[in-house]
Amino acid sequence: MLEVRNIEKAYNGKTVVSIPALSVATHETVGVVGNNGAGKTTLFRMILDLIRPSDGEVFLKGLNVMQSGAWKSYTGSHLDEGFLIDYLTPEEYFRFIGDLHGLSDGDITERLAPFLDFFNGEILAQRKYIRDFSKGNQKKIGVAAAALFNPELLILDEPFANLDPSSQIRLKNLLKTLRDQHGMAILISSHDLSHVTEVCERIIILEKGQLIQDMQTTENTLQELENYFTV
Ligand SMILES: Nc1ncnc2c1ncn2[C@@H]1O[C@H](COP(=O)(O)OP(=O)(O)OP(=O)(O)O)[C@@H](O)[C@H]1O
Repeated sequence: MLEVRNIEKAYNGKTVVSIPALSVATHETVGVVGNNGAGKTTLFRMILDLIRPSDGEVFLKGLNVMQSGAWKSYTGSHLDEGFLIDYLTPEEYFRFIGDLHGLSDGDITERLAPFLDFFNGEILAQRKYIRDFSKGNQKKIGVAAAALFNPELLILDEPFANLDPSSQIRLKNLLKTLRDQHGMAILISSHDLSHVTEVCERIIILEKGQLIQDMQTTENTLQELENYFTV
């Protein structure tokens, strides 16, 4: 599904990401963890062709993301609120995303149904523009929009951040459903070691832009990560 080859990103002569190789298989769920500034967002931005690598390439289904836009039809993503369209209501935004992917109004309603608990009655029918929602609720809108068209690959940057505990648990269960029922490949970064190990079958640790560890999740992984990050 995803292949990163010899990717490097440098700012002002300082390398912030340097990953010789990274692959994510179809249906695979991968969590990326690492301290502040480790390079998680920069990696995701290069995968989504939002910034150009200083060196190396990213391939989605064998096509270079810089040369082909084919990946956009099967990749859903939400990195930050910059992905949203501020002057739309959530309904208008979901309609916009739905139109891009050929979804009818009925499809959209159906696809949003599993998200209603997560929305907690605060997203739909609010007669409010996205810009007027709280950060947490903007995140909910972005995550739902990214998953709306059942993409084969879902990329989320810190999806649990800014969410209250109930919403975090609901999101964790939603992601598990997307993984188990739709076989979605998921790539998420998170500072929440517990949530990310529950959702992802594989965990990658980034440190100062380097891929330090790449492990299959087992019952011991959470403890191993906690040990790793205990300084
Ligand atoms: N546009 C930029 N110009 C200069 N440096 C940048 C730029 N974008 C990112 N960086 C630097 O690259 C490094 C990696 O940042 P990045 O945001 O990818 O880390 P992160 O792992 O997502 O961190 P966090 O957990 O804090 O969100 C940091 O040192 C950051 O300051």
